[in-house]
Amino acid sequence: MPRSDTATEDRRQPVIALDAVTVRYGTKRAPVTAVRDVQLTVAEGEFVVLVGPSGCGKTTLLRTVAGFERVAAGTVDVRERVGVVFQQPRLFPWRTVGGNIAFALARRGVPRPERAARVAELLERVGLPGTAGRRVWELSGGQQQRVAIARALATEPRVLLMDEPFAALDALTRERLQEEVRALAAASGTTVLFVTHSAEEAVLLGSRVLVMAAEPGRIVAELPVDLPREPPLAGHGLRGTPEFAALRQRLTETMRGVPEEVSEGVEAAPVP
Ligand SMILES: Nc1ncnc2c1ncn2[C@@H]1O[C@H](COP(=O)(O)OP(=O)(O)OP(=O)(O)O)[C@@H](O)[C@H]1O
Repeated sequence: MPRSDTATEDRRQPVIALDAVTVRYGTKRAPVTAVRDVQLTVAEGEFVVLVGPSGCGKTTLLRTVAGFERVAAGTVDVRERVGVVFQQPRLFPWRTVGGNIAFALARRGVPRPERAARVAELLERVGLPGTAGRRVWELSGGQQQRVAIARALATEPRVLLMDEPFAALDALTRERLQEEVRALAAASGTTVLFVTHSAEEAVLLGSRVLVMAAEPGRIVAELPVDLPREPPLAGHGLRGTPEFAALRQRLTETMRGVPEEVSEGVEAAPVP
């Protein structure tokens, strides 16, 4: 019987299924086991957040789901089209904002005459209307990251993989983009796998948080996040609630490796 990484049974169709996945870097003589024997299933429409200390294999797991890494053992089953957003926007500096997004549309096979309208619509969705003709280097870091998100959305992914996408941004821009991404995902039903170092960001965004540990990289605990998200408790409002504070605290303690202090209320379930 396959093992499960979830404490609660989720009957929705899994769109990501990693079974006993091990990824190694380095050479045969000096291998580095980045992640070992990882089980991960993500159901359609879930917003799953990976947290853990530096070097525990979060990026490696994300890259494995994206198909960028070859696994040394185990199987990777990703059923839907994937879009990726990295910590840095990684835009083409020689193209305009619209050109960057149109490039993704072209790769997706969108006919040229349709691209300008799609670019405008995508820029609208990420809060950058009318910027298609701007040069990438004229934009702020936060604006560039929005373009990167628009570019990822251009491929109409059903799964969005985000690797610390807001880490390099100022606090205000980060908060805005967190809310936008959460709202975009909720509205479109997109499945999201999101990497962060921040317990606050994890609880704010995730419907489920998976805690990883290093050496070797593995998932050691999971925390379901069941918070009211309807307005006025969406976004900033949610941060002010005692439930939010309690969950953030529990996650922080779990991340510090003190699971025995997480015994009241919502428990961080250890992963078998
Ligand atoms: N290209 C590579 N070659 C060799 N070792 C690598 C490579 N990429 C990652 N590693 C190693 O694999 C392990 C996991 O790295 P990974 O970047 O996945 O961790 P992470 O949790 O994302 O870290 P951070 O939070 O610092 O970004 C680390 O020990 C790292 O040094």
